[in-house]
Amino acid sequence: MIVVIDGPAGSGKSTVARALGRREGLTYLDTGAMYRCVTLAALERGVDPSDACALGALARSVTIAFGPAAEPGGAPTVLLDGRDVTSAIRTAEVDSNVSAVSGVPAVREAMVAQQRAVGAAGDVVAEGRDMGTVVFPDADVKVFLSADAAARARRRTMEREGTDPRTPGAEVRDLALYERICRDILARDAGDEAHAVGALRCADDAVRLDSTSMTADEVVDAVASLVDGARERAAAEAAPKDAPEEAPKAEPEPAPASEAGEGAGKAAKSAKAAGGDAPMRPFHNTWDDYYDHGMAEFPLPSRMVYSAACAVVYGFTRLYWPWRFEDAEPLMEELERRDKGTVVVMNHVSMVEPVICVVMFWRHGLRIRPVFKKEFNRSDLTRWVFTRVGGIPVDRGTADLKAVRRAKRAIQRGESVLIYPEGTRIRDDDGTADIHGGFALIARMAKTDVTPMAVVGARDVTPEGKRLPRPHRVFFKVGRPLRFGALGVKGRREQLDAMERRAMDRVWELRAELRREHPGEW
Ligand SMILES: Nc1ncnc2c1ncn2[C@@H]1O[C@H](COP(=O)(O)OP(=O)(O)OP(=O)(O)O)[C@@H](O)[C@H]1O
Ligand SMILES: Nc1ccn([C@H]2C[C@H](O)[C@@H](COP(=O)(O)O)O2)c(=O)n1
Repeated sequence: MIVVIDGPAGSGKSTVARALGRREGLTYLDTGAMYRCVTLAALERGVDPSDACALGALARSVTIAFGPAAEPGGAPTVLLDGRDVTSAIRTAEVDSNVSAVSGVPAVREAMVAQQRAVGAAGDVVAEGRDMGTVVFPDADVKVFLSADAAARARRRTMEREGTDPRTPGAEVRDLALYERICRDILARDAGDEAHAVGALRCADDAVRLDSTSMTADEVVDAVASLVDGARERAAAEAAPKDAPEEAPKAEPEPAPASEAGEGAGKAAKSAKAAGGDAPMRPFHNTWDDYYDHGMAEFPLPSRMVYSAACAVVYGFTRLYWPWRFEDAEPLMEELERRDKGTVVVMNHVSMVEPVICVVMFWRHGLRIRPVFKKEFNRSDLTRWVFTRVGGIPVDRGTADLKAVRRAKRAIQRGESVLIYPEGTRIRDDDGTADIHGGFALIARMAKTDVTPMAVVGARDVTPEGKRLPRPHRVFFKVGRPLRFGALGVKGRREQLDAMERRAMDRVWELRAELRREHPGEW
């Protein structure tokens, strides 16, 4: 696996590449440090920066190596001819000469050869300017990371001042330093873009990420999802073409529940025989057909009803239960980009929040399928509604493998699933609910992540003893998706347990944050 991250100075390449390397077990290659080493050697040995021939010879003669970081999570130690130059290559003097030195074609030729030698060993995350365009044009994942110059200068200034840019209200103290860094960054961008070879440029097939208003963790998460996607594509290509998706398991099959007589029963059997692949008919489908097919494959009349209903419900709920999702945009953007859905888990306080979740996803052109207890299917009316909104019934209290597999396939088609691990609506905080951990199994089987979400404000919409819901403000908060790879646990069972705990802890933390932000809302 070769992952490359290119981008201008200070956009966060090293920070993200280092964290990704740790998380995904990839060797981190800082190619900027290599050009800095050649620049330092030239300055120390008095080589004329305009003498391309001498610089080329110098680049071929030096030995550059990387050692372990001095502190956990820090930058690797950089060795120039065996000497530790980790700090010496980061001085202002090196900063102002490195762009010119790295523009010399003979210097680049020598460095590119060494970089490809590192890549040949595989499993590398390399960052620089020309990783995706020149050094590793066939990389599995290519990212072009940018941020506006003011944000980059602000981050670099705070780094020099020892301020954590994540601290609320943190600002640069030394404006003169900020302005100098800003000028240097802009000059370096211009120099790097003007190189005759290996210029700073976004590869045509790279994914562009603008980190101006993203935290470093969010960028790492976004790149990690691209890595997940690349791994899955590689696994799919390596698998024999006609291998079954998974070994068939003995599973008692209930008689097909027909909603339209015998014709529908036949359709159900044909769809089942093809593992849900046989197309749905415009009418006369079975309930199972809806559970087994992607929502995009639902018959046109159903899709039209769905869209019309979502539009009406959207308008109504915005007025009656003015709702707001906090921090939802990064998730929506990520889901719009990737081809796999996520497992959303949240606390359950009323029937209002699943409805709002469905319409919020719909507004983003996405689909989320609520997993609901099969007791709702006792009424044909609710059953009809639940099938049309993509609901997946689950037999609680049993290991309902059929529901797990349906949810897994939905996620693999790009739909998300909405699960309430508390199983039932929780009307007060005193009663402790048993957590149904099936969500972690679904996420693991679908090789996806779990997104924690919390809601407050909806608990009181239908007070105990009242039939009609009353208006109320409703607030949602969306957490970052949690990945199995980041749990730091090995072993299937251990991973499932850790994911259940981590996801639910996060749901409750998000709920506590919402309650703090909106006092009095439950
Ligand atoms: N998304 C982010 N939000 C806030 N600060 C960030 C973000 N990404 C990186 N930083 C901070 O910005 C500074 C510059 O990041 P980093 O050194 O990773 O950039 P770079 O692209 O590798 O720069 P260069 O090309 O100059 O080596 C660091 O202090 C880092 O902690
Ligand atoms: N692949 C690369 C990496 C770096 N450079 C140049 C451009 C920069 O000005 C300089 C230092 O890089 P940084 O440490 O800031 O990432 O090296 C390049 O031309 N090609």
